[in-house]
Parts: sequence; C-alpha cells; structure tokens
Amino acid sequence: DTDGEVEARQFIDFLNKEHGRHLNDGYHAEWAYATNLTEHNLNVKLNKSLEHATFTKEQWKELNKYPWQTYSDPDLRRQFKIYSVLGSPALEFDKLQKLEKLESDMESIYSTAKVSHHKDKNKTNLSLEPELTEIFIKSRDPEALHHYWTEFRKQSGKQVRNHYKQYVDLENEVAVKNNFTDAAEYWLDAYDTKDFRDQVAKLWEQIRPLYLQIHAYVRRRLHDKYGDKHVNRRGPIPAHLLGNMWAQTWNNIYDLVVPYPEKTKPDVTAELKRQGYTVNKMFRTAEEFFTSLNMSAMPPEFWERSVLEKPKDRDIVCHASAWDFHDGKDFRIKMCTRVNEEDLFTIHHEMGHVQYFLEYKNQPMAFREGANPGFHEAVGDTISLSVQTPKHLHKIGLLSNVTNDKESTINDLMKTGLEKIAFLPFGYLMDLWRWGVFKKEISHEDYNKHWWKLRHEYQGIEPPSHRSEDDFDPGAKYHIVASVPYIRYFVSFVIQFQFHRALCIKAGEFDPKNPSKQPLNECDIYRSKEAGNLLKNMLALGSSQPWPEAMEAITGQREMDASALLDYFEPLQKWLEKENAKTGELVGWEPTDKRVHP
Ligand SMILES: C[C@H](NC(=O)O)C(=O)O
Ligand SMILES: [Zn+2]
Repeated sequence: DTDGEVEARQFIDFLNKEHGRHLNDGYHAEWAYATNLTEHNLNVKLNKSLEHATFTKEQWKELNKYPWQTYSDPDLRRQFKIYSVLGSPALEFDKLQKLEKLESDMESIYSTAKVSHHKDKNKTNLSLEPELTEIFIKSRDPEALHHYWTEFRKQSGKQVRNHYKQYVDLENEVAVKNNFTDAAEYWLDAYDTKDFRDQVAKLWEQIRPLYLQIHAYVRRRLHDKYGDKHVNRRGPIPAHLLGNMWAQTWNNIYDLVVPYPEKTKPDVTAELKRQGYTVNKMFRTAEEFFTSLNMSAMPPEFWERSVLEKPKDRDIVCHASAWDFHDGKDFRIKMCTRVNEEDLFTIHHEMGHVQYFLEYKNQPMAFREGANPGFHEAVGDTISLSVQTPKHLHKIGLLSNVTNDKESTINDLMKTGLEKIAFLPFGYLMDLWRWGVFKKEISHEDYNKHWWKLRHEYQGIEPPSHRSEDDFDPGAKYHIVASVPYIRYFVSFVIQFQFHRALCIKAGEFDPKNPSKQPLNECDIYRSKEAGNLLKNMLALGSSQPWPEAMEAITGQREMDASALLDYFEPLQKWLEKENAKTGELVGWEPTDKRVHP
C-alpha cells in the first residue's frame, strides 16, 4: 500500500458508515410515503433527501482530493469508483427538489388512478390492484377489456405527459453533471460494459425467431376465440386480449391457447383457494423453498414490518418491491398480494431480492448491490423455474398428479413460454424507448407515436383503438413513472436460464451430456444444499466484482448466453414451427393503421 492508501481506507470506512446511516434514514422516509401516500409524508421524504444530498455532495468534494485511480488495492479503488459518481445530488438543490417532486407525483398519480366500471357507472373506484389486474386475468369480454385498457391509460399516462417531459430534461441534466453524455449512458453505467447494448441486441436477434413462432400461434388461437372482428390473423395482436394490462406476459390466457386441452392441469389459483391459502402462508411457502436450499429464513423484522396486503384505509404504492434498509437487519417487502398463482411467483421474485440483501449484508456499503441490476431481478425468478414445475407443485401438494408424456411437456413449456418468451421484446423496448427519449432521437411531440412504433416492431401488438399524442401510454407503466430502468428484466429473463441450468447440474437434476435423461424444464432444485451453496456464494459477492466474475462463479461462463433459454424451450419451438406450418400461419405481422397516426 502507498501510505496515502491507509488514510484513504479510513475515509472510505467513514463514508461507508455514514452512507449507510443516511440510506437507512432515507429509506424510512421513503417507506412511510410509499405505504401512506399523504402530502405530509411526501414533504418529509423530499426534505430528507435534500438533507442527504447536502451530505453526499460535501463528502464527494472530499473524495475527489484522493488520487484513488493510482491505488494498488483493487477493492479500495472499486469503492472509490462507485462513490465517485455523485448521482442526482449533482443538481442545484431547487432542481433536485423539482426532479424528486415530479417523480413522486407521477408515481402517486399512477398508484391512485381509479376508473369506472364498464357497465355500472355508479362504481367509479376500481384500482389497478386488485380490481383491474384481476379483470385482465379473468375477463374474456373484449368490450370490457377495451374499456379498462383505455380508461386506465386516461387516468394514469395521460395525466403525466407534461411531468414526463420536464423529468426527461432534469434526468439528462443529472447525467451531464456526472460526466455522461445523457441519461441513457448514465443508466447503462450500471452494467460497466462498453458494448452492452450490442450484446443485448444480439441476444434479442437469437431469441426473436422463437418469439415470432409463439406470437403467430397465440394470434391464431385468439382468432379462434374472438374471430375476425377482434383479431386479424396476419396483423399485430390487439394489446387488451393478452391477459395483462401491458401485454408484457401472456400466461393468464393459457386456458385459451393450451396445445392439448385434454391434458390441462388444474389451475394453481383454484387449488390455493380451495386449500384456504392465506397471504402469509404463500410467503412461508416461498421462504421454505429458500431454507430447503440452506439459504436464509426471513429475519423477525421482515414479518413485523413488511406490508403484504393492500390496506383498506389509505392509498399506497401497490407495485411490489423489496427493501434493504442498509442496517444489516431490516429487510421488507411491500406488496398488495392476492391469493393467486401469479402472485405466488411474484412473492418468490421479491423474496429473491431479500435473499440477495441477506447474502451481501456484510459487504461494505458500496458493494451492497447486485453484480448488475439484471442479477438482482434473476434470483427469485430462477427459483420460480423450479417451483412452477408440476413435479414441485405436486411435492408441496398444489397439484394432485403429474403426467410426464409429450403432450403434457408441450403444455408446460407453453405455459412457461407465455411468460418468459412473450416478455422479452417488452423487456427490451421499454428502455429502447427511454434511451431514444434521453438521446433526443424521440422528441416529446412524438412520445406516443414512437412508443407504438416500438410496440409494433418488437412485440407485434397494437392498441385496441386509435391512440394520439393527447395520450401518453408509456406513462401507464410503473417503471416509466417511477424512473426504474427496465433492461434489467430483459437481462434477467436471459440469465435466469443460465443460472437455472447451472443449479440443476449442481443439484444432479440435469446432465448436459445426457439432456434427454431428464429435460431441463422438469428440473426442481428443491432441498439441494449444493445448488443453494453455489447460488449463495455468487450472491455474497454483491457488487464487489465486475459482473462477469459473478456470472463465472455460478455458471462457469463469463458472458450472457441465450442458449440456456433456447435449449430449455427447444421442444416447444419444434412443436410451434410444425403447428404454425400446419395451419399456414404468417410468421410475423403486416402493419395495420390502428397505431398512432403520423
Ligand atoms: C417485470 C417487472 N417486474 C417487477 O417490477 O418486479 C414488472 O412487473 O414489470
Ligand atoms: Zn424485482
């Protein structure tokens, strides 16, 4: 060590401690607001973040006096590098307040949006969660779905169009003050990979043929159900018919598209309800999967302080999230949980975040993040790939019998594909749109036109009726109004199959030399301590190493690789190609005019 390094390490130790204290204090204020959306709680939160910004800026000026790039200790250099990016406190404080107020107001407008019932005009207080979400899961009435699809956007996105334009300019100003060309580069810094966007584009090109196949098949089955009136068999799929408010995952219309209906398995939601599952029992079930892997149980504070159901007496941000209060003890989930299959997997997703928090809680504050944001999103989903297998559902008594014939395999792969394959173009285009907006390639006059251009080009979907620039449909999606980057989910949906394959091999549930002995989609790592330890060792790294090191620690590879996903779905892809050829489907879509007129 050069002598300066000893003193520098003392400074970093001080910074880690102080940063932790401020984060803990700030998260308490954020939690208070997110779980009770009052003006008072908003003001406390905004004042708190201004106070912390003052401290962060002072320490950042101090940090710049250290010649940290010259230090020999890589850990010390990496911590300095992380703290050297000041973030939003680089803004003058009136602008910082404006940015935070814009974000809070957009998130509040989204979270409190209410719409009228499509028949009973006296009922005017339907919220996204649970009412509209459950309507999109269950309803097979195109008119009703069209009503809720349009009304929700009128009460959410449309209301924040002007907020968003101001937010874009301020977020770009934060980026420039942090020496990035624009907010797109600032957000991508989290991947610390110079050709990251090329890597993502290449992954999408590898996966796109599979997406086109499932899209063509689903469109034909929706045409069978709804007819020419609603579905053009050679055009984009209308967005309101896919079982989800944003058409981002299609698993809720599985019953309409199941390849072999005679082999359909009983619905997990019905079974959860029949067995009287409570929300708490759903969380305990998820916890038990993790402890079966020799991973951690949720600490006492988790059960005491989490908000796991929507309160009746106040407005909260219902979008599910996991919280690390950065004191090594206090970890929570906030979720408006309902007893259904989709929420059982969301619980595993959110608890996966808490497992990451628990595994890196002894890292210095600077390293208490995922190896990259995609890793953090992949933990819970990787576990869910085991949980959702018929074999596992049978083990925990949520499925009475398991049939392992060819048709059942195709049915199971279709169910998983409706979530994992369908999601990928959406996971990609969310930030394609925002990168374009930040880079001024998409002007605010064209926000909605470009949104629907991307939705058409990548997802092959269209709005159920004409949209205009009076609308602002991106603002009807949580992550847009809450300024949460999204490419992390695209990354997660690719690497979770790499993680799953590695853990299955470790658990003796998959043999890459003899894949047909037990196909990857039947693997369940439940109770495998070897698999659990392999996962834990990677999670414990936090963000202390560049993400290829973490990728190598768990998979032996150093890059993102779509082959794990493509191998997993290979039997389904073969079946789809044959089926679509048989019915003469157009693979792809011809443009229609329902999108935003130029
Ligand atoms: C995929 C993403 N998941 C999450 O926010 O936890 C979403 O819901 O849009
Ligand atoms: Zn998440």
